[in-house]
This record gives sequence, structure tokens and C-alpha cells, in this order.
Amino acid sequence: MSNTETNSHKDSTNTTVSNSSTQPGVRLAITGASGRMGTELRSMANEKTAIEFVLAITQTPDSVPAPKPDSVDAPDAIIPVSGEPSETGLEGSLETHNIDVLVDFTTPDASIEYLDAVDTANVDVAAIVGTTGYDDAQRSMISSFAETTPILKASNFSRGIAALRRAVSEVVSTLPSYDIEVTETHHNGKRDAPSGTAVTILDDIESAQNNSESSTHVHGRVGDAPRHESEIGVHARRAGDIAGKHEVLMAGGDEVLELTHRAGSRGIFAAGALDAAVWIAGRSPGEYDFDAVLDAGTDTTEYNEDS
Ligand SMILES: NC(=O)C1=CN([C@@H]2O[C@H](COP(=O)(O)OP(=O)(O)OC[C@H]3O[C@@H](n4cnc5c(N)ncnc54)[C@H](OP(=O)(O)O)[C@@H]3O)[C@@H](O)[C@H]2O)C=CC1
Ligand SMILES: O=C(O)C1=N[C@H](C(=O)O)C[C@H](O)C1
Repeated sequence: MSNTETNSHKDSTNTTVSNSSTQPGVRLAITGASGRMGTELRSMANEKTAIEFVLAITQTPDSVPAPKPDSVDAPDAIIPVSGEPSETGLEGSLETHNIDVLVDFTTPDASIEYLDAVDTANVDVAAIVGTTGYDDAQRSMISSFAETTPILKASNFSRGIAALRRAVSEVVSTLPSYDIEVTETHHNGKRDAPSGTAVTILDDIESAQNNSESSTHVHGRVGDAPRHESEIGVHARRAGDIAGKHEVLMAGGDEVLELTHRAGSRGIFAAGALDAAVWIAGRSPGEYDFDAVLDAGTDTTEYNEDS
């Protein structure tokens, strides 16, 4: 972690850089900076004393406020990652700006590209990955990056989902024969289905069932579709601006258990991801999970006085 003090200047990518902050903190880069999560992360990162928000990385620089020297609510630099390539590219910028942690909530393809840059950069940069929807090959690539880069990937950075997952595992171990249906509901802009969280919950259920044969996941039902004993129904709904709802229904002969988590806003995900960023800075290469952050009690709710 660094605590440098420099002036506004143009970097080698000809991008305006204003290292206006003298506060200590984890030096952060945010990808997908104008996306739904990117916007939430930028605004929250600017408020936290434990974080020094340095780079906003975006394909759409016009939608990210222009750098304003001496302003705490402006990103220090905007690097377009597509379009005209810069001289040094993302790797060079991570080095020039001494980035400690890159936080990524984008798309699977974009995120692999960013993690490649983090891995190649000549500085020790860690990554927090919130992106969901990876295929198996992309998941393996992330694991190989983690051999040389500290990476914490989580399909959901809310504390409530962490608790829900533990509760689901407990119920499934206690009531292994109960039928299970998983339903997730998200905003109409969400691309991947089922949600990353639903996939994680399905993995948790599988581990808790401890069966030699895995359950079949049935995605919705139509027509003549009687339920089979070993299947888990999976349902994805998309509507409006719902930040995220996950429901796990478990039913036996004459009783029903329902565990539901409802995200009130994207702030809960951003807060968890920024706690994770502070936790991972300076750690050794490896794949980490969000539980480690929660177990360590990392909580960066201290805000800048002027925010
Ligand atoms: N783990 C968690 O807790 C959470 C995970 N998510 C996941 O985070 C991801 C992003 O979600 P959300 O913010 O709603 O999505 P948005 O579509 O709002 O934002 C995604 C951003 O990714 C960037 N992007 C898209 N395509 C490319 C590309 N080809 N190259 C470079 N950048 C690209 C763009 O940023 P720009 O325009 O700045 O270039 C875009 O705005 C999703 O996978 C979602 O499931 C979401 C919420 C919580
Ligand atoms: O895209 C979203 O919005 C969300 N995505 C994550 C997921 O796929 O599980 C987490 C959260 O539910 C919001």
C-alpha cells in the first residue's frame, strides 16, 4: 500500500491524472466504472477513509465525471480500454498509478481481459471480482491467474447472502430428502441466468447433500413435467430495477421452509466488495473467498469527513 503525494499531470497514455489525495489508503482501480455496480462503487469508494480511489476504467468515459483536480468526488484518471489503445495499456497504468487493488464488476469476457492485465502488470496488484456468468474455461483461467495474483471472487458480496448460504447448507444437511426449488429475481438489465448467486447456492446444496449422484437442475417447467426426486427447480425472473432477490424453498410431506434474501440496493454489494479490497491488499497470491473477509471482521464503514 502506498501513500504518495503528487500533482496533476498527463500520464503516458495522455490521460489526465490528478493525484490530489494525500490520505493513506488502498489505491483502487474500478473497471466497468459507468455500469450499475461501477457507479455505486465509485461513489462509495470516494467516501471511505480506508480507500484512495485512483483509476476509473471504462469504455464509456463520457459517462464518468471528468477528472477534477483537488476534488475528492472525481476519479483520478479515465482509461478507455477499448477504442484507441493507449501507449502503455492497462498494465502500464496500473504500474504508473501504483494500484493496490482492481475491483471488477463487468462481463466475463471483459473481466478475463482485465485480470490478464493485472496478472501481467509489473506491480503487486490484487483483484476483487464480482462479475458473474463465467463458463468453465474462464473459471480455470481465473484459477491460473491466482497462482501469481491474489484474487477474491464472489458471486455475491452481501453479508446477508453469506448468512443465507450457511443457513441453506444447514437445512439441507438436516433435511436431505426435502424437495428444493431456487428462485432468483433481478432487474431487467441482467444478462446471466440463473444469477451467479443462485449457481453458488446450487453448489452449496450439492455439497451439503453429499450424494454420489448430483441432482438435476430443471430450469423452469413446461408441459408434462412431473417432478423427479433428485431434481432441483431453478427459476430466473427479470423485472424493473430489482437489485436482487434469492429464495430457497424446501418442502417435505407436510411442512415448508422458505429462506429469502432481498437486496434493498446495490450499496450492500459495493460495501462488501470494498471491504474485500481493503482486506486483500498486500496478501500473497491465491484464490480467496468472501467468508475470509467476514471472518476477519473487516468493515470499512469509516467515512471521509468531507463526504
Ligand atoms: N458479486 C456481486 O455481489 C454482484 C455481482 N454483480 C455482477 O456484476 C456484473 C456487472 O453488473 P452491472 O453493474 O449490473 O452491469 P452493467 O451492465 O450495468 O455494467 C457492466 C459494465 O461492464 C463494462 N463492460 C461491458 N462490456 C465490456 C467490454 N466488452 N469491455 C470492457 N468493459 C465492458 C461496462 O462498463 P463501462 O460502460 O464503464 O465501460 C458496463 O457498463 C454482472 O456480472 C453482475 O452479475 C452485480 C451486482 C452484485
Ligand atoms: O446482476 C446483478 O444485479 C446481481 N448479480 C449477482 C448475481 O448474479 O448473483 C449478485 C446480485 O444478486 C446482483
